Amino acid sequence: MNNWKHVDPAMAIQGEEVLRRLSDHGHQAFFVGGCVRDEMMKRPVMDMDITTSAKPEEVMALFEGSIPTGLQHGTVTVRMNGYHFEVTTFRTESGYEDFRRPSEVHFVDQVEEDLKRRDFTMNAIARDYAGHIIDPFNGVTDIARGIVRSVGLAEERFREDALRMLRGVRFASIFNFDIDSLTWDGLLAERDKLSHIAMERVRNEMDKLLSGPYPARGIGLLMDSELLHYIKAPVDLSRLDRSVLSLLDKLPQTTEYRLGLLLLLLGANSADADHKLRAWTYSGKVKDRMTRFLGLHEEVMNHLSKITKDHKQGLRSRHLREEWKLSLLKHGVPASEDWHVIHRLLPQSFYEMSGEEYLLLKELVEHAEEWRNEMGVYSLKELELSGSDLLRVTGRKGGPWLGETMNWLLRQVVTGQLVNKHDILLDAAKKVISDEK
Ligand SMILES: Nc1ccn([C@@H]2O[C@H](COP(=O)(O)OP(=O)(O)OP(=O)(O)O)[C@@H](O)[C@H]2O)c(=O)n1
Repeated sequence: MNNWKHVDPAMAIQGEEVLRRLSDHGHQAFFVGGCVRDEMMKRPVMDMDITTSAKPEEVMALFEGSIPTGLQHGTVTVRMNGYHFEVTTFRTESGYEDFRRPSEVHFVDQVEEDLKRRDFTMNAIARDYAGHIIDPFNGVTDIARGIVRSVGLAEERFREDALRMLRGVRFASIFNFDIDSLTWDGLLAERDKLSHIAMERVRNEMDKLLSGPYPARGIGLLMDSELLHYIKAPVDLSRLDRSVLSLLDKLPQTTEYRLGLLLLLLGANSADADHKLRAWTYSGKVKDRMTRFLGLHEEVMNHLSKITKDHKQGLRSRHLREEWKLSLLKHGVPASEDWHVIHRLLPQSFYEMSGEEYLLLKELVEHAEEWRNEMGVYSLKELELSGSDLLRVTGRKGGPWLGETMNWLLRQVVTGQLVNKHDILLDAAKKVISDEK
């Protein structure tokens, strides 16, 4: 059949082969969930989930090499010519004592029963091999109207898995949908249950929201609902200025830029960013990048105020340029890129600074890239003189003097006082060493 338009055609062929084999053996089988929703919305489909009347052991028997991913919940991962499909037996769920997962799962014979346990109407649509749609909760209409609506009673769906509240906000954000009013009321009534949800799952939703096309909408909904008060590492969004939220949508679509701006808007600082981001289960890489970005931001702000205080108009640009380059050595090029992309967008009202400082900031934003490129070298490794060269030529023993001298040379090269040539660096190094003696 392969009438999927937003799926890798080879994956669709293999997925349909799974459906065909199941139905040849007397089972019902459908595509379901995100793939059906995204195809309808003309969005790229990344994976295809399948729901079937076949029991997990029947699925395992039909597909050689399949993996029993979550047998107790009825899920088997079927491998088909290099593609993987999660195949789950029609089921109902009950006993959600922990607001996270069902304690009991019952396999059922009707796909409609299975669709009933799903979170939102747009995710409760099944599609068969021929492309026919089964849509008992009018998900197709809700998609067309742009509405996030829970299947049945919102309170029940959210008590079954409290993460669904954040999923609802995430869907409203990335699709720019409205949340149906009863679903919203249910969310407000059950929001405290979010405290039972692991931060990894919360962060995963936040990352998807932040890297989508309309993060400002999502953050606005989080502010309205106060959902983040109830997570394990609570965040107070009440201080956020809604008028600058729209800037989030203007940044390139990556979690890091948006997170960086959000941290700035929340008044975060480099000293406690690591600790806070750890509580959010962010990776070492993200923590490091955000801490450096905030560190650079703080340093630049200090420089602006110092330069306007200490230097006359005509000398300010030169100092600004030097300080920028030295800051880059400390915080790294990626931090400078983050800083530049974000500060290019921020309006004057964001900054609490004098007009003079703001003029200097504008100048930095204008020249940030040019000055960065001018540096030529960004680390000790790139100097034409190494620490071991220096030890050998001077015949001295290693010690703090070596690092100090090498870093001094790097600063001299970066600020244009010395040319990065072996002999020039060596002469300059010998001179400072003998001056210090
Ligand atoms: N808390 C959840 C998570 C998932 N589902 C159901 O399981 C399907 C598959 O879930 P998942 O793959 O996590 O999400 P998708 O809806 O496919 O969307 P995305 O991949 O964007 O998260 C969903 O469509 C929905 O029908 C649910 O009812 N409740």
